[in-house]
Amino acid sequence: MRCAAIQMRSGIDVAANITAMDKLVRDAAADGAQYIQTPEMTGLLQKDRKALMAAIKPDQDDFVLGTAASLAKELNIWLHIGSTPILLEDGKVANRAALFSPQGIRAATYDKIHMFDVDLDNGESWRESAVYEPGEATQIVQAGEMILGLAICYDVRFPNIFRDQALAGANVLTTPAAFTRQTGEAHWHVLQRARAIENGAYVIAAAQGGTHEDTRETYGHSIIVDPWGAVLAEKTDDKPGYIIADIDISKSVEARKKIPNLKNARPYRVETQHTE
Ligand SMILES: O=C(O)CNC(=O)[C@H](CS)NC(=O)CCC(=O)C(=O)O
Repeated sequence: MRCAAIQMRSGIDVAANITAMDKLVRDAAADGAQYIQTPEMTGLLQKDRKALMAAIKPDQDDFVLGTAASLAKELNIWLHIGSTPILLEDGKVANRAALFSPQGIRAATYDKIHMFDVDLDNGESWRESAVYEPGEATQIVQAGEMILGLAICYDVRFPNIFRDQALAGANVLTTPAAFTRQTGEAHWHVLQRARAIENGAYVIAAAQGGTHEDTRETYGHSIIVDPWGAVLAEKTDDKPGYIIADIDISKSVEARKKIPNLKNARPYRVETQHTE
């Protein structure tokens, strides 16, 4: 199955972001992609809370999700919105991913579980939990021959989610992202490849990249990793575009046969040693 990841530089104007997404999705579909993933916060990258709240809509009225449903149907593809901000009933916001089938039907919805509440040593300070309501369930879903595990960005640092998805049957893990430039340079490739290797699964990660209208800088480097940890495709910069690769699910079966660590896992205790 041909799979693509769209790299974007989403700004503060939802309509402009949708136009950018639409073009790149059409380009990747014309290149044969049957599954296309967009990055975290496809529809809006807006640091200013007031402006964010003024621009977002409830799920059923959201323009990105509406556009994605009709694009998926028109192009006959699986379209995975890596995430977009969605207004919830209590006035909070979900960092929400959604998968649409080639019939334009919503196949899965996932709200990011882990909030990026982090102070970086370059002075950047992030408090995702001040605005966003975390999700409480991880999701896996069949898409053609693939069984996708859904996750978002900072979730990639919590390996148990992916282990649980793999044990539940997932063979393609997804980590759409808006990684900071600083943490991306230090950790991005290792994290994505480690999740693939330790679970014998593909990893597809569409990324935001570059300097955005809201002034933040993201790392880019959208990537597709195979179940043996090899990088099948990588956007080696932070510019908008797409990457594409052929995914063969039997490679996941093969990797898990070579290294059966999912089967070899054992329960254990943690014992703390006290030395005088
Ligand atoms: O807040 C928004 O507008 C959109 N959300 C994000 O950009 C999120 C939360 S602030 N970013 C990350 O999770 C970066 C993780 C990361 O960079 C790392 O784990 O190193």
